[in-house]
Amino acid sequence: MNKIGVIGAGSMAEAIVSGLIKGKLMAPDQIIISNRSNSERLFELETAYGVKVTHDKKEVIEQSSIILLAMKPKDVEAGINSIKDYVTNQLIISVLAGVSIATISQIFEKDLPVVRAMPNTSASIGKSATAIAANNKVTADNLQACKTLFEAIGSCTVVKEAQLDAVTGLSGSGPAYLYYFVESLEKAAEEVGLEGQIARELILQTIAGAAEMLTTSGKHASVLRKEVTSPNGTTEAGLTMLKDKNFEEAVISCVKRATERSEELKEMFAKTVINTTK
Ligand SMILES: NC(=O)C1=CN([C@@H]2O[C@H](COP(=O)(O)OP(=O)(O)OC[C@H]3O[C@@H](n4cnc5c(N)ncnc54)[C@H](O)[C@@H]3O)[C@@H](O)[C@H]2O)C=CC1
Ligand SMILES: O=C(O)[C@@H]1CCC=N1
Repeated sequence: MNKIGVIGAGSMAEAIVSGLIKGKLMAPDQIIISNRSNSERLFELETAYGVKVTHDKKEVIEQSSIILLAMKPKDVEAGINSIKDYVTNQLIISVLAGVSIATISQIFEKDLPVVRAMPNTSASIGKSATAIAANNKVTADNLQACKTLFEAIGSCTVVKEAQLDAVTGLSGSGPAYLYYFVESLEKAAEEVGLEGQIARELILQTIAGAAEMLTTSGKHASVLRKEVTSPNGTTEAGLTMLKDKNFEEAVISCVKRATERSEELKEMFAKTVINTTK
């Protein structure tokens, strides 16, 4: 029976585990979770999902055919070092932002099959936009299994590893951009005289409706935008302000800078690992 061993028991691990169980992709007893030291957190996950939990890393690895790395990037070395002696040829899946497959393999000191994934926080409600990339040790069957696994928490696209920084800058960080946009709309609503709850309802339904139009109408965003925009009307007046304030340029700079930051972090982790494994 395929079992998944999860190293790291934070919010991303919980989102994936709950998706796997809710989507009936795995039974709770096929999932075994470990973290650094927080027993209370492990007990919480055991109680909520019926999964196995343990501090014994050897037990996690020996029971698992897939190992999910879900600690923070800064903890990657300590995390991998605590399991590497027990790893034989299991499939490694990492959700760590900005940690390359090469860096992961270097810490393991083994050429293992590694899949890097970039989900986003909407994984917790089964709506993540995830992209995955694999090294050449990953079989087509294993890649498909990973795709299915991430489809339990939303959508999943296979990309080249070199594209994962861009994915991180676009959809990994993306929910935060949209939340920031909503915060701005809330401030704007207040300034035009719409109080809290009323504004919130209008904003959320507008976003949900627009998202559904984008996914179901088959029309490009620019076409949908033009359908809202009457000549000399209110939308045109509003959009003119966004153009005047360089909205498009700000958004492009935002995604580019986040992508660049992902590249920087990747370099930084790679250098740290080279220095400590020398
Ligand atoms: N938050 C986000 O939007 C996204 C996060 N990610 C990635 O997901 C990963 C996890 O993020 P969160 O769940 O938000 O973090 P978190 O801080 O909630 O959880 C991290 C977990 O790792 C455990 N841990 C730390 N050191 C460990 C060690 N040496 N051995 C075993 N476990 C250890 C901690 O005990 C904790 O349970 C990060 O690497 C992040 O880059 C990926 C995509 C999006
Ligand atoms: O901000 C970050 O670095 C992580 C990666 C994608 C979302 N959160």
